[in-house]
Amino acid sequence: MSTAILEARDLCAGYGKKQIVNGVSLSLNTGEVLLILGHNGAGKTTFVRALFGLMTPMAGQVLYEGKEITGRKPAANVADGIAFVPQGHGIFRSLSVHDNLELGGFVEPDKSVLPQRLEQINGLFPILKERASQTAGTLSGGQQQMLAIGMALMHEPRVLILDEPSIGLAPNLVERVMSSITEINQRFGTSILIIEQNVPLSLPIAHRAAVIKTGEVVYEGAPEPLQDHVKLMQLF
Ligand SMILES: Nc1ncnc2c1ncn2[C@@H]1O[C@H](COP(=O)(O)OP(=O)(O)OP(=O)(O)O)[C@@H](O)[C@H]1O
Repeated sequence: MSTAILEARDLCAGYGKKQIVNGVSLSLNTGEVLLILGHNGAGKTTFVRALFGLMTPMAGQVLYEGKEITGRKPAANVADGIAFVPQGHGIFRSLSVHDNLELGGFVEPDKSVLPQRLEQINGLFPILKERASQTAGTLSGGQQQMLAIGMALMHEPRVLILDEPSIGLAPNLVERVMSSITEINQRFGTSILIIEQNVPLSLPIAHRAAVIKTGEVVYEGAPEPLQDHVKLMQLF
Protein backbone atom coordinates (compact mmCIF):
# COMPACT_ATOMS: atom_id res chain seq x y z
CA MET A 1 0.00 0.00 0.00
CA SER A 2 1.25 3.50 -0.82
CA THR A 3 1.88 5.88 2.07
CA ALA A 4 1.57 9.64 1.93
CA ILE A 5 4.79 11.55 2.56
CA LEU A 6 3.13 14.96 2.12
CA GLU A 7 -0.56 15.47 2.48
CA ALA A 8 -3.02 18.35 2.25
CA ARG A 9 -6.34 17.91 4.04
CA ASP A 10 -9.12 20.30 3.09
CA LEU A 11 -6.57 23.03 2.56
CA CYS A 12 -7.88 26.56 2.01
CA ALA A 13 -5.67 29.51 1.14
CA GLY A 14 -5.87 32.92 -0.47
CA TYR A 15 -4.86 36.55 -0.38
CA GLY A 16 -6.45 38.99 2.05
CA LYS A 17 -10.08 37.93 2.31
CA LYS A 18 -10.07 36.34 -1.14
CA GLN A 19 -10.01 32.55 -0.93
CA ILE A 20 -8.30 30.93 -3.93
CA VAL A 21 -7.75 27.34 -2.78
CA ASN A 22 -11.05 25.86 -1.67
CA GLY A 23 -10.57 22.73 0.41
CA VAL A 24 -7.93 20.79 -1.51
CA SER A 25 -7.17 17.28 -0.26
CA LEU A 26 -4.24 15.67 -2.07
CA SER A 27 -1.48 13.27 -1.10
CA LEU A 28 2.00 12.88 -2.50
CA ASN A 29 2.90 9.26 -1.93
CA THR A 30 6.39 8.13 -0.98
CA GLY A 31 8.53 7.62 -4.06
CA GLU A 32 6.04 8.91 -6.62
CA VAL A 33 5.89 11.74 -9.14
CA LEU A 34 2.55 13.53 -8.71
CA LEU A 35 1.61 15.96 -11.45
CA ILE A 36 -0.78 18.85 -10.81
CA LEU A 37 -2.35 20.34 -13.91
CA GLY A 38 -4.74 23.25 -14.28
CA HIS A 39 -5.46 26.43 -16.13
CA ASN A 40 -3.68 29.75 -15.55
CA GLY A 41 -5.02 31.18 -12.31
CA ALA A 42 -6.58 27.89 -11.15
CA GLY A 43 -4.79 28.19 -7.82
CA LYS A 44 -1.96 25.67 -8.27
CA THR A 45 0.81 28.00 -7.12
CA THR A 46 -1.26 29.25 -4.20
CA PHE A 47 -1.82 25.62 -3.19
CA VAL A 48 1.88 24.72 -3.15
CA ARG A 49 2.79 28.00 -1.44
CA ALA A 50 0.39 27.10 1.37
CA LEU A 51 1.75 23.55 1.44
CA PHE A 52 5.36 24.76 1.77
CA GLY A 53 4.63 27.45 4.37
CA LEU A 54 5.13 30.48 2.11
CA MET A 55 1.65 31.54 3.18
CA THR A 56 -0.46 30.56 6.15
CA PRO A 57 -3.45 28.43 5.19
CA MET A 58 -6.90 29.85 5.98
CA ALA A 59 -8.10 26.37 6.98
CA GLY A 60 -7.15 22.72 6.68
CA GLN A 61 -4.02 20.80 7.47
CA VAL A 62 -0.65 19.89 6.00
CA LEU A 63 0.99 16.65 7.10
CA TYR A 64 4.55 15.54 6.41
CA GLU A 65 5.51 11.97 7.18
CA GLY A 66 2.28 11.74 9.16
CA LYS A 67 3.07 14.74 11.38
CA GLU A 68 1.12 17.99 11.19
CA ILE A 69 3.21 20.89 9.86
CA THR A 70 0.43 23.35 8.89
CA GLY A 71 1.83 26.88 8.55
CA ARG A 72 5.40 25.79 9.43
CA LYS A 73 7.98 28.21 8.03
CA PRO A 74 9.82 27.31 4.81
CA ALA A 75 13.24 27.25 6.53
CA ALA A 76 12.03 24.55 8.91
CA ASN A 77 10.49 22.63 6.01
CA VAL A 78 13.74 22.78 4.03
CA ALA A 79 15.74 21.61 7.06
CA ASP A 80 13.29 18.72 7.45
CA GLY A 81 13.68 17.51 3.85
CA ILE A 82 11.13 19.43 1.76
CA ALA A 83 12.46 21.50 -1.14
CA PHE A 84 10.57 24.00 -3.28
CA VAL A 85 11.70 25.35 -6.64
CA PRO A 86 9.51 28.35 -7.44
CA GLN A 87 8.40 29.52 -10.86
CA GLY A 88 11.17 31.67 -12.32
CA HIS A 89 13.87 29.50 -10.77
CA GLY A 90 14.93 31.29 -7.52
CA ILE A 91 18.64 31.31 -8.32
CA PHE A 92 21.20 34.01 -7.42
CA ARG A 93 21.83 35.48 -10.86
CA SER A 94 24.96 37.44 -9.99
CA LEU A 95 26.73 34.50 -8.35
CA SER A 96 28.57 31.71 -10.14
CA VAL A 97 26.93 28.35 -10.81
CA HIS A 98 29.25 26.75 -8.26
CA ASP A 99 28.43 29.33 -5.58
CA ASN A 100 24.71 28.84 -6.18
CA LEU A 101 25.09 25.11 -5.64
CA GLU A 102 27.15 25.71 -2.50
CA LEU A 103 24.39 27.97 -1.18
CA GLY A 104 21.91 25.19 -1.90
CA GLY A 105 23.82 23.10 0.65
CA PHE A 106 23.75 25.87 3.24
CA VAL A 107 21.17 24.18 5.47
CA GLU A 108 23.04 20.86 5.54
CA PRO A 109 24.52 20.53 9.03
CA ASP A 110 27.12 17.96 7.93
CA LYS A 111 29.18 19.87 5.35
CA SER A 112 31.42 16.86 4.72
CA VAL A 113 28.69 15.27 2.57
CA LEU A 114 28.45 18.25 0.19
CA PRO A 115 31.32 17.44 -2.22
CA GLN A 116 29.76 14.04 -2.97
CA ARG A 117 26.33 15.63 -3.54
CA LEU A 118 27.90 18.17 -5.84
CA GLU A 119 29.38 15.29 -7.83
CA GLN A 120 25.95 13.60 -8.04
CA ILE A 121 24.33 16.81 -9.26
CA ASN A 122 27.09 17.38 -11.79
CA GLY A 123 26.48 13.83 -12.98
CA LEU A 124 22.81 14.61 -13.41
CA PHE A 125 23.40 17.96 -15.11
CA PRO A 126 26.91 17.87 -16.67
CA ILE A 127 26.37 21.36 -18.09
CA LEU A 128 26.49 22.74 -14.53
CA LYS A 129 30.00 21.34 -14.13
CA GLU A 130 31.07 22.79 -17.48
CA ARG A 131 29.67 26.19 -16.49
CA ALA A 132 30.72 26.07 -12.81
CA SER A 133 32.53 29.41 -12.84
CA GLN A 134 30.00 31.19 -15.08
CA THR A 135 27.61 33.77 -13.63
CA ALA A 136 24.22 32.09 -13.17
CA GLY A 137 22.33 34.98 -14.80
CA THR A 138 24.14 34.32 -18.09
CA LEU A 139 22.91 30.70 -18.33
CA SER A 140 20.09 29.83 -20.73
CA GLY A 141 16.59 29.41 -19.29
CA GLY A 142 16.90 25.62 -19.33
CA GLN A 143 20.28 25.71 -17.64
CA GLN A 144 18.94 28.08 -14.97
CA GLN A 145 16.12 25.63 -14.32
CA MET A 146 18.64 22.79 -13.97
CA LEU A 147 20.65 24.94 -11.55
CA ALA A 148 17.56 25.71 -9.46
CA ILE A 149 16.76 22.00 -9.24
CA GLY A 150 20.43 21.24 -8.49
CA MET A 151 20.40 23.75 -5.62
CA ALA A 152 17.32 22.10 -4.16
CA LEU A 153 19.01 18.69 -4.39
CA MET A 154 22.09 19.84 -2.48
CA HIS A 155 20.37 19.15 0.81
CA GLU A 156 19.05 15.78 -0.39
CA PRO A 157 15.34 16.47 0.07
CA ARG A 158 12.87 13.64 0.50
CA VAL A 159 10.20 15.79 -1.16
CA LEU A 160 10.80 18.08 -4.13
CA ILE A 161 8.09 20.55 -5.16
CA LEU A 162 8.53 22.08 -8.62
CA ASP A 163 6.33 24.95 -9.80
CA GLU A 164 6.15 24.92 -13.61
CA PRO A 165 9.76 24.02 -14.38
CA SER A 166 9.01 24.10 -18.12
CA ILE A 167 7.84 27.70 -18.22
CA GLY A 168 9.53 29.71 -20.94
CA LEU A 169 11.65 26.80 -22.17
CA ALA A 170 12.02 25.55 -25.73
CA PRO A 171 10.41 22.10 -26.27
CA ASN A 172 13.73 20.22 -26.43
CA LEU A 173 14.75 21.75 -23.09
CA VAL A 174 11.38 20.90 -21.57
CA GLU A 175 12.00 17.27 -22.53
CA ARG A 176 15.46 17.43 -20.95
CA VAL A 177 14.09 18.89 -17.70
CA MET A 178 11.27 16.29 -17.60
CA SER A 179 13.69 13.40 -18.10
CA SER A 180 15.90 14.77 -15.34
CA ILE A 181 12.86 14.71 -13.03
CA THR A 182 12.38 11.01 -13.76
CA GLU A 183 16.10 10.46 -13.16
CA ILE A 184 16.00 12.26 -9.78
CA ASN A 185 12.96 10.21 -8.76
CA GLN A 186 14.56 6.92 -9.77
CA ARG A 187 18.15 7.59 -8.73
CA PHE A 188 17.55 9.29 -5.39
CA GLY A 189 14.05 8.01 -4.56
CA THR A 190 12.85 11.61 -4.15
CA SER A 191 9.07 12.05 -4.00
CA ILE A 192 8.20 14.80 -6.48
CA LEU A 193 5.20 17.09 -6.75
CA ILE A 194 5.25 18.97 -10.02
CA ILE A 195 2.94 21.69 -11.29
CA GLU A 196 2.80 21.95 -15.05
CA GLN A 197 0.86 23.38 -17.93
CA ASN A 198 2.80 21.47 -20.56
CA VAL A 199 0.44 18.49 -20.59
CA PRO A 200 1.96 16.36 -23.38
CA LEU A 201 5.49 16.50 -21.98
CA SER A 202 4.65 16.21 -18.30
CA LEU A 203 1.99 13.45 -18.36
CA PRO A 204 4.43 10.69 -19.38
CA ILE A 205 6.68 11.27 -16.36
CA ALA A 206 3.85 11.19 -13.78
CA HIS A 207 2.80 8.20 -11.69
CA ARG A 208 -0.42 10.01 -10.73
CA ALA A 209 -2.05 13.24 -11.76
CA ALA A 210 -4.50 15.75 -10.38
CA VAL A 211 -6.34 18.64 -12.02
CA ILE A 212 -7.17 21.78 -10.04
CA LYS A 213 -9.93 24.06 -11.30
CA THR A 214 -10.98 27.25 -9.49
CA GLY A 215 -9.19 26.07 -6.38
CA GLU A 216 -10.72 22.58 -6.25
CA VAL A 217 -9.49 19.15 -7.22
CA VAL A 218 -11.63 18.01 -10.16
CA TYR A 219 -9.57 14.94 -11.08
CA GLU A 220 -7.18 12.70 -9.19
CA GLY A 221 -5.91 9.41 -10.49
CA ALA A 222 -3.98 7.78 -13.30
CA PRO A 223 -2.34 10.15 -15.79
CA GLU A 224 -3.34 8.12 -18.86
CA PRO A 225 -7.01 9.24 -19.10
CA LEU A 226 -5.79 12.83 -19.32
CA GLN A 227 -4.11 12.06 -22.61
CA ASP A 228 -7.63 12.24 -24.04
CA HIS A 229 -7.74 15.87 -25.14
CA VAL A 230 -11.53 16.12 -24.96
CA LYS A 231 -11.63 14.81 -21.38
CA LEU A 232 -8.81 17.11 -20.39
CA MET A 233 -10.52 20.17 -21.86
CA GLN A 234 -13.71 19.28 -19.96
CA LEU A 235 -11.70 19.23 -16.74
CA PHE A 236 -9.85 22.46 -17.50
N1 LIG B 1 -0.04 37.85 -4.34
C1 LIG B 1 -1.30 37.78 -4.78
N2 LIG B 1 -2.24 38.63 -4.35
C2 LIG B 1 -3.52 38.56 -4.77
N3 LIG B 1 -3.99 37.64 -5.64
C3 LIG B 1 -3.09 36.76 -6.12
C4 LIG B 1 -1.72 36.77 -5.72
N4 LIG B 1 -1.08 35.75 -6.35
C5 LIG B 1 -2.01 35.14 -7.11
N5 LIG B 1 -3.21 35.74 -6.97
C6 LIG B 1 -4.46 35.34 -7.63
O1 LIG B 1 -4.77 34.02 -7.24
C7 LIG B 1 -5.35 33.31 -8.33
C8 LIG B 1 -4.64 31.99 -8.48
O2 LIG B 1 -3.26 32.25 -8.81
P1 LIG B 1 -2.18 31.07 -8.82
O3 LIG B 1 -0.86 31.70 -9.15
O4 LIG B 1 -2.28 30.28 -7.59
O5 LIG B 1 -2.70 30.20 -10.03
P2 LIG B 1 -1.95 29.12 -10.90
O6 LIG B 1 -2.92 28.02 -11.11
O7 LIG B 1 -0.65 28.78 -10.28
O8 LIG B 1 -1.74 29.89 -12.24
P3 LIG B 1 -0.40 30.15 -13.08
O9 LIG B 1 -0.19 28.93 -13.83
O10 LIG B 1 -0.78 31.31 -13.94
O11 LIG B 1 0.69 30.48 -12.09
C9 LIG B 1 -5.25 34.22 -9.54
O12 LIG B 1 -6.51 34.81 -9.76
C10 LIG B 1 -4.25 35.27 -9.13
O13 LIG B 1 -4.53 36.50 -9.75
